[in-house]
Amino acid sequence: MSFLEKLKNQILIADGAMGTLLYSYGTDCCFEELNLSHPEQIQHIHQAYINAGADVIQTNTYAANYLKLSRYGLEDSVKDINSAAVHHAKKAAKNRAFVLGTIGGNRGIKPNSISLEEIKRSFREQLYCLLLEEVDGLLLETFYDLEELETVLAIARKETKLPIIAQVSIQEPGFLQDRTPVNEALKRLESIGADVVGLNCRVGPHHMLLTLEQIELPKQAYLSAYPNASLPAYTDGKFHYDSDADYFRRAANEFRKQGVRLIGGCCGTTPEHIRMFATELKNKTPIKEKIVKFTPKVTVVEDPAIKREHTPLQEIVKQRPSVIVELDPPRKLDTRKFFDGAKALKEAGIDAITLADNSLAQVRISNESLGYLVKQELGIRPLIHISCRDRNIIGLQSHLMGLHTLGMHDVLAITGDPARVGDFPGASSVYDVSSFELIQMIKQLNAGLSFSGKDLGQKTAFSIAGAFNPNVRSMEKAVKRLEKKIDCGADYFISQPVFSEEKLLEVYEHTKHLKAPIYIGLMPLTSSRNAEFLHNEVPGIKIADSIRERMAKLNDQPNLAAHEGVEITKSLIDAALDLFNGIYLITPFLRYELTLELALYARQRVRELRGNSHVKTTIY
Ligand SMILES: Cc1cc2nc3c(=O)[nH]c(=O)nc-3n(C[C@H](O)[C@H](O)[C@H](O)COP(=O)(O)OP(=O)(O)OC[C@H]3O[C@@H](n4cnc5c(N)ncnc54)[C@H](O)[C@@H]3O)c2cc1C
Ligand code: MET
Ligand SMILES: [Zn+2]
Repeated sequence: MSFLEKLKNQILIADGAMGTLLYSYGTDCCFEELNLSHPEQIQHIHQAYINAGADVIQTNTYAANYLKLSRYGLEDSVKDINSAAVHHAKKAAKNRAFVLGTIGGNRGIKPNSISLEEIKRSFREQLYCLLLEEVDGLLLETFYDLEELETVLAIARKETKLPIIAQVSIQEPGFLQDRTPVNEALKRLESIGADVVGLNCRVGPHHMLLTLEQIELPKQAYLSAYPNASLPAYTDGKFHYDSDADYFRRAANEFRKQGVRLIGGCCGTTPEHIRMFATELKNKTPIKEKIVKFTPKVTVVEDPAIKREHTPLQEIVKQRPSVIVELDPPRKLDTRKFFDGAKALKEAGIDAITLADNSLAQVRISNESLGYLVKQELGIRPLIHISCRDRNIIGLQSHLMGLHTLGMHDVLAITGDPARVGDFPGASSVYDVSSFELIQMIKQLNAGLSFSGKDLGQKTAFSIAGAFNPNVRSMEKAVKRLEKKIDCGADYFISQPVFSEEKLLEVYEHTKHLKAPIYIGLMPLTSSRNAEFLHNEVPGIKIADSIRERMAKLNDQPNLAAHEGVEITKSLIDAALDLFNGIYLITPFLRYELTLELALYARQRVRELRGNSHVKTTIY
């Protein structure tokens, strides 16, 4: 009888994990390569699952595509590895078990991390290898991304009449990470032609059953479930699963009640777990009817208590001139000068103070703490820079949720200067994500969803700035990055300082088509040495020769040099206000008296220009 004929009237037992079992034996390399170098070990595992009662086993080919094998330099071995894997599974099965050719998903939590074109190429190659070896069916498993699974399933369905099992993985009971209800996802997979649809990996029996309660019995297809043993534990530098196989025995009947007909195990499961499923369910008749729990509606609400206090900066700057000032958290613990500066700048009428996130990878007091204090104590709008360097995805999201809770809604999303440039050159730069993905993450929080698609119950209200470095060889490339940041969700941009009128004009010409406004960066130079350091040593900063010459002339007179720096910036403000509404003043070395003078100057100039009537509104 064929695999699908059997499933018509009975529950079939599938095998359990391959990867985590190999890992538990001390193997920590490319598991699929073992098909070539350690065939006896793979056959032994297949054998153990069959002895435990598995009617169906899967080839050791979960990651045997060129995208994943390339991590080990094995991208040219796709055919050899897949052929060997089918050979081992068949040898162990000896026609006592069906052999499914396994193909795993590629996309993880990051949206569109691998293009569909690349995925299709890689999938086709592996698919043909498995079909050539005459497997009994295909197991498409561990797909977090429905778009990816729908795409490869359609290809497989076109290429073969063999049974296809299509399985998604969930982050949260009931939903995929793009918030598609699992019930709907499985219906879509069935309509593309999957013979069996279901779930595997990521969660254990508890969360898988919670999800299955929301899933209707498919009309044509059958239902499958391959739960993990438990959550992994980490001890003495190794992951392991503590789950007691008897827990699976007790859970087995619950799976049957939910209509599961093909039941196996995923990460952390062993032949013992499969033996328990087999003891309880082997050859049992499947249920034919079930009552489905209603899929809960997404309950995202906007909490009226956490509404934004301010109009978003991108809206302000589209309507009128606006000045924001970077005043960085101190590098030492004395904060008096910082607060004096913040107070003075507020009185000058600026729209926000921006606080860097350990810029140049130098340690400073946390910008979140000082941002909160200036907001609470001085009534200033803080704009918090967030770099991807110091926090992983978990830390970034928790930081953002904290900012939301504290009522700080203005952020600048940056990749961040690498640790190598700063105080601790040996420190790790995390970079789980780049500024593009950070912007996407924040946008998703604004929709009430976590980065992994979990319902947050509330929407955040972040206004998202992206960084713009115009001091690069190719302005076209820099502007392409801005366009990409807009596609990711950036609302406006803040630039590195610009030090010539020509550059201001160049930036204007290259960016005037963008729908997101720009705060153009201006920074007063404090001395010739400061100018030379910035020009020659700081990434992203270039100063016109004429300006460096002006500063060089006052090399021995610090007060006059600082005054000259302010005068240069004033003339740049004049030029900038003709082209941009947004001015971003950067305070050097906490010398706020310099940016204060410039902020007051900018306000004065706006008033004069308004008198001349070509400034759009009169608020500032
Ligand atoms: C307004 C502003 C505020 C900043 N605040 C901070 C801060 O608080 N903390 C901090 O650590 N850093 C800060 N930086 C520095 C910033 O992290 C780096 O300048 C970064 O290289 C550029 O911005 P990003 O992080 O968004 O990089 P992205 O645009 O994400 O670029 C990432 C990588 O690509 C490179 N790259 C960017 N543009 C180009 C191009 N045109 N051609 C080739 N390669 C390119 C970059 O060098 C970088 O390695 C700030 C920069 C700006 C403009
Ligand atoms: N079925 C594969 C294995 O057990 C993949 C598990 S999900 C990462 O190794
Ligand atoms: Zn798994």
